[in-house]
Amino acid sequence: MTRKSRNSILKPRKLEEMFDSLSEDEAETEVDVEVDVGGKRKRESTVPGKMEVLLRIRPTPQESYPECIHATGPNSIAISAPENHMGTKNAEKSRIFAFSKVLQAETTNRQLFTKQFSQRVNNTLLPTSESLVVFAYGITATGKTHSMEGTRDDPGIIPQTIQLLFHNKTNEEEVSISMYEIYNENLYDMLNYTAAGSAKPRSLKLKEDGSGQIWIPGLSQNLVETAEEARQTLINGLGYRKHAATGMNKKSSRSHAVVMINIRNSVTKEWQSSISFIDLAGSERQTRTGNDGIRLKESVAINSSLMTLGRCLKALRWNHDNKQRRKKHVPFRQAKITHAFKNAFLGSGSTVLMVNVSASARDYDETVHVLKYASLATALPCSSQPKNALMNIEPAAKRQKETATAKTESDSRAEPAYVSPQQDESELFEENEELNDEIDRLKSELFESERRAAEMEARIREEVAEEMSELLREMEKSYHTRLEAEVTAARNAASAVGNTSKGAMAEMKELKEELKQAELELSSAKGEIETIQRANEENEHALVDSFKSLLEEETTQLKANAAMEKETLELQLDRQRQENEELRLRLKRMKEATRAALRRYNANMSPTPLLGSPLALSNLLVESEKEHPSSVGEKEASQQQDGEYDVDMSDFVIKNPSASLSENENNPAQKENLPAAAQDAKKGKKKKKKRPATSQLAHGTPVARRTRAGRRACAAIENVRV
Ligand SMILES: Nc1ncnc2c1ncn2[C@@H]1O[C@H](COP(=O)(O)OP(=O)(O)OP(=O)(O)O)[C@@H](O)[C@H]1O
Repeated sequence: MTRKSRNSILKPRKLEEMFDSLSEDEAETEVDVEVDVGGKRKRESTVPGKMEVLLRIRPTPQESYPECIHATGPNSIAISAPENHMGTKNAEKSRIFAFSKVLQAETTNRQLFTKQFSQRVNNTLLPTSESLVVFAYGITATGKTHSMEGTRDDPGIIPQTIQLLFHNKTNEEEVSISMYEIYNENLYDMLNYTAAGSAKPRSLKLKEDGSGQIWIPGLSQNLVETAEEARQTLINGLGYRKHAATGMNKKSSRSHAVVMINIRNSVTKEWQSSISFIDLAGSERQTRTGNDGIRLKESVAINSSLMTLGRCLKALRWNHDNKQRRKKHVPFRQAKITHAFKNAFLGSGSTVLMVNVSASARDYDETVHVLKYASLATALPCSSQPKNALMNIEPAAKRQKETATAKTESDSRAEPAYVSPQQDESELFEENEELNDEIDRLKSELFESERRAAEMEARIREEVAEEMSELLREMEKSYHTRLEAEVTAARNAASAVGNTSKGAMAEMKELKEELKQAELELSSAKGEIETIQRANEENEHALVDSFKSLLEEETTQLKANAAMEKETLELQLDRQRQENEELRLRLKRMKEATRAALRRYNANMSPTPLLGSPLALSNLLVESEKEHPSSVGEKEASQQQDGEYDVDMSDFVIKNPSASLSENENNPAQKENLPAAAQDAKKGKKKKKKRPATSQLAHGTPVARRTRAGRRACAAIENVRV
């Protein structure tokens, strides 16, 4: 064993790598036929030999993975690497493999049996009596057991074989059944599982003699007379087979199961043929099955025995392809299953290798390896080995020979026996074979001890991991305990605080409620205010607008009015001015007339003093009026407005007033009759423009009032006053 492979066995995880490296070696040994690979011609192994290689594709379960296998003909398939597949050379992206027959996923067990096995089963009976070996080989969960055993509705190859055998066999033939499983490289009799009086399973050994005969001493053989009896025996035996659920198969076989149906002459009791069904355990990758512990140990045993099968096929193929060269040793003895069926691989009888595959791209890597192995087997030839060399049962002849050898040994103690050259050669061959066996046994032991070391390592790892997780669990537990204590303390403290502040909390709750309510109200009030504000703003705008327009209207109106009024007033003013002017002129004329009258008077020296006589004055006024007719009232009012009416009464005083006064003063009568106005005028010298004098004038003296003219004068004066 190479250093590389030893290391691989020591570390179970490396098994996948071993598997891979082996497959890469196989890729170099492809021969014989050119097939089309991705548009290029490439040599592929498709040579049909005695060994029939059937490819059965199982139906793809409902899953998201696409299919990577499709049939390219009745005898060939193409397998394509999934997109972005790592580690696939471009040339290998799509490969074609040829087989004796490709069975599509729709093929039932009945169709499989009828087309591929019924004739071969019949051939085991008289007169052909050719032994048959059927292997079911493939990765886990691809339908090996389904093909072999089947279901009630679709029985597998084994039950159908029994049915057919019992239907076709002659009375000269009788049938027996043997069953065993190879579990973790130990052989167990499935028809007699435990040793007598013990609960422990009984392990059996394989034996091989110089003639190439291989048998299992002590393996049970149950004679069955009917098909039903055979079926029942089968069911009982298979009940012992080890199964377990893995990440890839709910009921995965953990051992290689062998069912042998042996046919012998009912009279001579000589074995004539046998049919062996070998349901191999499926190869599996630990990364996908998730196996550990016992399952991992089983995986190691399954995979290493399947690797041995691969090596055997490889060596056989090399020997077949290199006939002129020294033959390579085929390591049949390195696994119980290859050793037990060594003769089947060497071409004795009829051998069928049924390769079960899944078309799912998920299984691409494993499927490619399986196809490479299977393609090696397609070219394996048949040989002229004895037909009955496959029965793993102790042959009667061998038993006789052993008895004879024991007798010879006891005789040899008496006298030395003659040894013929042929006998010598035969003994040498047997010795040689025994040595070879010993070498193989030692190799197996080495392999076994390496496997145990690997297991031990795995166990130690497991134990360390378990210890570590125990430690972690304890740490976690103590942490939890501390945490819980702290949480409890915190809770207690919180509840103490909570009790005291319960009232406050309730109050706070109420307040919060109130606050919430107030907030709600506030928000609704805000809303209302906003609505009102908006309405107000709108109203204000409308009011302002209407007020503006009103104002503008009124302003315009007022302006117009003012302008009109101004105009009117200006007109009035003008008229007034005119009138004033006229009055002034009239007054002037009156003054002048008065002066003239006074002058005339003075000049005439009239004995009746004019001054102070209202009658005289009014006469003068009437005269003046007659001369210059006008509306006196209005003009007087206008004069009063203009302040022009304030006539200086001194104008009406005589030129020499002192003289006049003194005259009057000197004349008491006259003095007595002196009108008040004159007296006031006298006083007026002192107090000019004194109203009472004018007023008195206006009211007139009782004398003045007695005449019409006087009254008119008084009224005129009154009007002027007003
Ligand atoms: N051709 C088929 N038709 C219907 N169901 C199938 C077919 N092949 C396989 N199956 C189903 O697939 C599942 C796995 O099949 P099976 O146990 O026979 O695989 P296996 O190759 O023997 O697996 P392992 O190597 O793990 O023992 C089973 O439930 C089986 O019924």
